[in-house]
Amino acid sequence: MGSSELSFKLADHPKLPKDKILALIVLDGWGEANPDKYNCIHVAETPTMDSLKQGAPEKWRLIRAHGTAVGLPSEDDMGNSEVGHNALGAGRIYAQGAKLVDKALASGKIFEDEGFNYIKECFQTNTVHFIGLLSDGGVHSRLDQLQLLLKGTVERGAKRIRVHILTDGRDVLDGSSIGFVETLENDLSQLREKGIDAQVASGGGRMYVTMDRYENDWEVVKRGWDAQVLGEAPYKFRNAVEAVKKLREETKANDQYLPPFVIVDENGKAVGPIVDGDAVVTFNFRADRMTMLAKALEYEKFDHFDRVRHPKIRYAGMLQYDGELKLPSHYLVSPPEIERTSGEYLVHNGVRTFACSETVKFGHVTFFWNGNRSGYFNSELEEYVEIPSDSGISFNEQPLMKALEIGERARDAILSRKFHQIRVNIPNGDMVGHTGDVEATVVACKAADKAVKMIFDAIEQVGGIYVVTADHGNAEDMVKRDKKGQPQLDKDGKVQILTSHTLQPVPIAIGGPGLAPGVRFRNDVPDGGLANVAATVINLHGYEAPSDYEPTLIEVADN
Ligand SMILES: O=C(O)[C@H](O)COP(=O)(O)O
Ligand SMILES: [Mn+2]
Ligand SMILES: [Mn+2]
Repeated sequence: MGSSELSFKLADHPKLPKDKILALIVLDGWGEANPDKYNCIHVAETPTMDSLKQGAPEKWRLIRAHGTAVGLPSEDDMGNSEVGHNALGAGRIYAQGAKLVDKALASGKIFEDEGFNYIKECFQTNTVHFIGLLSDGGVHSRLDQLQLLLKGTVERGAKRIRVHILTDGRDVLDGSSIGFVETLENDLSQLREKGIDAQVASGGGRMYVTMDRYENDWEVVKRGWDAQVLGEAPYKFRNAVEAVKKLREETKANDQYLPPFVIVDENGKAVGPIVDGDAVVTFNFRADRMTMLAKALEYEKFDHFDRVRHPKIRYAGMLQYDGELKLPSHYLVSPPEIERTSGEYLVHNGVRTFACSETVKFGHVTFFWNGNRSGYFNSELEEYVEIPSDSGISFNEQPLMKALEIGERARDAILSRKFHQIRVNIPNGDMVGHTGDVEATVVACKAADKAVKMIFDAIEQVGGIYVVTADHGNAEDMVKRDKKGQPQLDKDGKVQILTSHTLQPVPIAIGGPGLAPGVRFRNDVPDGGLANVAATVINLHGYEAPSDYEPTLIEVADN
């Protein structure tokens, strides 16, 4: 046995057997909330998930999935897939991107490190471009961080600044983009008063422009590239507030799907294409939806679309988005160093794993799960299956998504008896929840429940175990609420639909014929969160969890 096997060797669990087949199901965006008509999980027919509640408190309970429980700056931060799957897979709570950037900005260290010094070289002679999601959602980026970054950049000599905005409406209310753009425009005009040539240069809605993920649809990135780099877009405006207002009115698109636009000068010329010698910062801290653009900006060899021009720039990410690919090679803040994840322990102990989701969530159960690491730990013991997602649609048009296909692949993997752990992410509650379409989200929840049933049936056949949980809330509450919990109305008296995640806890349930007698949830981990799941699962595979993992949620009662 090599030294790495030795250090990863887990002690046998004193009471739980090995070699059981365990299905680990993550329902994306499936929180627990009061039943009412905006709780799509409650409204939907979800007999399988409903029946699990009867097992409370020994086989069903709630766990925390937001704020400090997943390494975010405050309890006002809703959970998200990145931090949720990181915590689920790593079994410990790491300070996440949002928090690391806050710290680096507060101490000023961000301006002293390698990444900033690298881009600073261009400040005297060239333009500094900032590209990213403009909102205070705190999932991919935060406006206040951009503001501090702009301030620090100007203080350190930048003369010409261009901001390429991506409007949100997904982690924040739809329609809120106008306010964020106004704030930014105001900041930029103050810079102009100080003699800095600072302007918004281009924009577009995040889901239609730039922020695709896991290579689902390169057209999305191309639309952004054309506007940001080439200065070409179907819509041209003199300022960004007007752009967002007019495009919302005229095209009826919501903030998430605004078409690409460029800002032009009095001669109709784009004010901020990216050219040789410029600096570029992508100010999102979260990786999944920046990686594709990072590749387009950084890679010499690139064939996903015709870039027309590949400018020689100094490019830095807010964080390094992929540690394996070292992408991008320059970055302003070091990402969390998540190591010794449960997946890595399990392969070193011979546990065979099958992981599956559809494209839009595939990286969640693999890359995020494994601590933002691409690829296999051990390709002989692991198999990862990606089911292609539909592209070019908003998922309220296809609320079933690939739930049943994921269920089928998981079922087949279970029945093959080739794997000990079958891990899936079922995306419907989250992806359809983000569209704000309540009816479609109800259909989505029903489909997710069916997929769970399909997996349970297979577990039943092989005498296995299941663990069902979620990464954060979304579909269980589709309306913005006032402090009393009542739906909030907009100025026209309409309820304000919530497209974002929530602050709600998520359920976790254990069961199946293979669950050893006496296994039940402990009652001495009342604040348990997503990070407690890894130790729980390791126990159910028949091992003691590493001692620095968050405590297991289960105990084995003597019968
Ligand atoms: O990227 C997204 O789709 C949303 O901002 C967050 O959703 P996720 O955290 O569930 O991916
Ligand atoms: Mn999620
Ligand atoms: Mn989501």
